[in-house]
Amino acid sequence: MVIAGAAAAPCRPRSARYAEKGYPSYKELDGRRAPRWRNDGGGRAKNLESWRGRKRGRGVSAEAAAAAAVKVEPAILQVEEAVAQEHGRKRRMTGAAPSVTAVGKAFPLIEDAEEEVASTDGGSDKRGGVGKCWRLRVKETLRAFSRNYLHFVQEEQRRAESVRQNLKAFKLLKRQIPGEYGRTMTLAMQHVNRGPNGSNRGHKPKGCNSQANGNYQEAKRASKRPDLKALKKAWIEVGDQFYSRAEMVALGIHSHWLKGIDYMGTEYQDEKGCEDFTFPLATCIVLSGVYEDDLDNANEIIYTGQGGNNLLGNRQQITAQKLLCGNLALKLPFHPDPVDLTARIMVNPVRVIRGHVEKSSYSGKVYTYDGLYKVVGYWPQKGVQGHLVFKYRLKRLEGQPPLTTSQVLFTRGNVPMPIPELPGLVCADISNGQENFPIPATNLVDNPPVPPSGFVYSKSLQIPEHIKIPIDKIGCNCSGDCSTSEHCLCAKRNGSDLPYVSTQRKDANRTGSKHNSVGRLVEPKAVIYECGTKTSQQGLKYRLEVFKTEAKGWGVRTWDTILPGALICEYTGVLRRTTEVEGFLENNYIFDIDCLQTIKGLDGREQRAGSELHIASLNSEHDLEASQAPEYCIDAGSVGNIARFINHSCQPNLFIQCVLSSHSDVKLAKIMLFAADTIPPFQELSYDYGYHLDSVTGADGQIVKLACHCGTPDCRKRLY
Ligand SMILES: C[S@@+](CC[C@H](N)C(=O)[O-])C[C@H]1O[C@@H](n2cnc3c(N)ncnc32)[C@H](O)[C@@H]1O
Repeated sequence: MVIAGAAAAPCRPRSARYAEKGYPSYKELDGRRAPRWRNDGGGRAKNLESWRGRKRGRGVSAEAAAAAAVKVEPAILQVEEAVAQEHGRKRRMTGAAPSVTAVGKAFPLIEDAEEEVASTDGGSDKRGGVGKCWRLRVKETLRAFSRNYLHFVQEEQRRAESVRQNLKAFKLLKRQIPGEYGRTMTLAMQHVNRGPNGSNRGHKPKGCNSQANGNYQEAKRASKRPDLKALKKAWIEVGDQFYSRAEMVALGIHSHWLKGIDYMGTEYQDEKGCEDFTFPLATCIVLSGVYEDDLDNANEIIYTGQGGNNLLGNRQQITAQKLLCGNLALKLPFHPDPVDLTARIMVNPVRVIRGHVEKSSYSGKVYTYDGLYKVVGYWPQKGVQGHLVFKYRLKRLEGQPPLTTSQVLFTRGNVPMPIPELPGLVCADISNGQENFPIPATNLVDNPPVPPSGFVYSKSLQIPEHIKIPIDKIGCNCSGDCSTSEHCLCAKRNGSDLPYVSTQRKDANRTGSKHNSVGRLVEPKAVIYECGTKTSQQGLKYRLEVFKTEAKGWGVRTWDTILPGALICEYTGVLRRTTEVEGFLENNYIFDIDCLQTIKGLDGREQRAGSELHIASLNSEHDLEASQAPEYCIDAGSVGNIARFINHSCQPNLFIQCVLSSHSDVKLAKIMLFAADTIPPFQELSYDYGYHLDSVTGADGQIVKLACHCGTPDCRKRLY
């Protein structure tokens, strides 16, 4: 389709693009020629190394970050201690207590929050050399969690499927061979369905119950892992969302799987920095509408203590609550120590998390952090069911950002809006019916609003006649879902990982409700093998919108919650030899296919996770020495799909993956975009373009610079 106002010819001259309102004007910055998107844009990259460096993964892997965090933790604490002393006030418990558990449990008071945020601005190195703000580390912890979580889901699905197959075979046999032999077979099948230690794995697939269990076990294990422990000092902001209790456990925001009140036990009493507090000390509560006695008036809450509730059944109160553990912890802050009335008791606020039903979340719920509340009253009373319950009145502390829970509901409740009613609609479907969903374009920035133009939408890669794609079918021969096959060739070649196999899951609590497909690839690999034509060619799985941003031109946002590991789309355009595009000075949409460099870890890039798995096999299959520089690129300047509109971010939520499908030539691999995180509705999609700073030179040989407007706390301030 040719977008209204678009020419089928190559894209508009850069000067015209930059004349658009709000577009970053390179000329305004330093008057030099604008660079091309590719590193040799607007001229050549300064050296071969940087020329190769387009779109390389620059982020540090979760493991590396975790390892770094473990190493520097004492330094982090020392720095925080010093800062606090400098400010002439008591250090908050979190940093002062050297215990990692304390780090995870406690949280900063509001005034500390400002200090923390200020110290993390721009990725400064005030964290003992980590060089990352806490929020980025929280993100990385969640990625590590997702990776493990999805492994469990996948394993459980395989196990459940094999039980299903066994049962099917057994039923068939039983029908064919009744009597004594059938009974023997029954016993044999029971054996098959038992776990290795004889535990009864059940005759019916456990489905999500087991997933939930796997999730919990993993979270429990994860929170005990030293690397995650160090990251447990999560920094959260009002409005942050989590997609399961397990995510909050992994981050140390709330360390209970089911209970509402998280608290620090009496073992913390003697820890440094804890002297002014009374233990047990409540740190966080979750409100998820489970207790019929709860009353939630946003800024004021009447919270019911924990215990005595039939949480897994009808959710009614069935016995009296006891003033122990969390209930005691929540009561203590406003009661002076009865033994030593002179003791100073610091009143500690608690974090409040509200849970809401959310179909698109893998747990069926989304949890929103609503800020700090203080317990202002406590009393025991008879609950709705006539049993003793403890009541707590909590008031939201002033001076915090406004509550977002209602906005969250609003956002989710209003997606999708009928496309014709979208504010600023300039095109109802830029794909002109090629994609599974229409992709509307909206423009609330320009006056008059203009649609994206200068390109023809193409869902698939265009291959010119002079480029021959080898056809040596390498995919698997699995019939049906590869995730259930033990012999999937693609999985074997991917180091037991299945590339973005889609599977439907059922939520145990909402019988029969189908959830979004679960992607499998949660971190980039050097290259992955696609399972036949079953995956990438299925088209878009999420509703996306192209929208005009204030400072980055067009961008892409999602209307649906996207789960980590989900395939977003392929980067399409016209396949070209890199030598062909040397003269294209006004093209921001050229993507080098640089898997070889990725595999070999050149340019000082991190070697992508899993690379070592492939190098051996790829060395034998491909002549890695044959080419150092990318030989081919994808030019989406005049022809392309939704991927051409996805902007760069220094803290992206997508990653790039080279994929081999119908052949094994890595120089001609497909370029796919996958979700790195859970991406909530209306969040902009982004990936790291991976430019090296000062790597782009203009035609005059001068270094050209482009300001980055991604707006993330760790922004490098320049794209290149
Ligand atoms: C592949 S295009 C992305 C889509 C583009 N925004 C558009 O309007 O079509 C790449 C160009 O978008 C702009 N861009 C992408 N990310 C940016 C960022 N973080 N800051 C500033 N400009 C950005 C730059 O001009 C870059 O050369």
